[in-house]
Amino acid sequence: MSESTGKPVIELKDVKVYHHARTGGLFRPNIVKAVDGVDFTISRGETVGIVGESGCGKSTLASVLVGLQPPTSGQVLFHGKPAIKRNAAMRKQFGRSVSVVFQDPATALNPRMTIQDILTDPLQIHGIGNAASRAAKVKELLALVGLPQSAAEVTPSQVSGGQRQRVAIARALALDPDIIVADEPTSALDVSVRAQVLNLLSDLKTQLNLGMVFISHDIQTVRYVSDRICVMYFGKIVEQGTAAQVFDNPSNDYTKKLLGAAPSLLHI
Ligand SMILES: Nc1ncnc2c1ncn2[C@@H]1O[C@H](COP(=O)(O)OP(=O)(O)OP(=O)(O)O)[C@@H](O)[C@H]1O
Repeated sequence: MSESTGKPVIELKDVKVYHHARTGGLFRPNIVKAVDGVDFTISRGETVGIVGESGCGKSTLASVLVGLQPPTSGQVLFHGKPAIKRNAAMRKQFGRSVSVVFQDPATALNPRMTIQDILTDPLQIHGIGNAASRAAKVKELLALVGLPQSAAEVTPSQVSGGQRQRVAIARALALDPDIIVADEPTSALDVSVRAQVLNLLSDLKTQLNLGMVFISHDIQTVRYVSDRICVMYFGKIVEQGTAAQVFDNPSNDYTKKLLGAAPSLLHI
């Protein structure tokens, strides 16, 4: 797998996201430390896997990375500059540079829009190109994710689950981002197509020199795609290193437990 290239696109420094607990009480904390002092970087050309059990803070961390969730404290740097109080121009640049692929394409894609319109939408929102260049971009995106050109004419419900996730990936690529944050991108898919979608993400990362943050509860899936792995536990990154380091020589007890409990690739 390729090495990281250049400086971080996004850098988190001691980021904390605390919520008021939905159900506090005498023996339950009133504050949920969803993310609790995380340092993290992502650069173009690298895939960083984030793994941990349900509730450890992975999705909250993803929300911070894509700018949807402001941290309670800590710094989010975008190309080395604070991204929290960013102005409209920076917000736009951030929106183009960092995109997201969610777990379930059935809910992430508008069921009433054609795939052509879904892929044109981000270009229109950002005022990119004209009708002809947008149409050409849609063709290019469909080819990039291995969908037939005829897919443009139909709605998401008229293609398979795996194809829907390809549409979501194409949409995430529409603005030529630097970074894609993929939050459990294969968990909602049929087991038979998970490997294809993982391979597609891996190939795209190499072909386009993307930075990819790959989030999953499944350590074997994370290993399959990641150059570097961060293990999360109760809001903290308790271990990080290359896939080989984390798998062959885990130093943290929780990582050892995760590895011990990991049955088989792509089948969870
Ligand atoms: N808005 C909120 N209000 C209160 N608690 C929240 C809120 N959002 C998340 N949490 C809590 O923060 C913790 C981390 O949640 P998060 O969804 O980030 O974990 P996760 O690792 O992505 O889990 P999953 O894989 O189940 O989605 C959980 O205990 C969750 O209940």
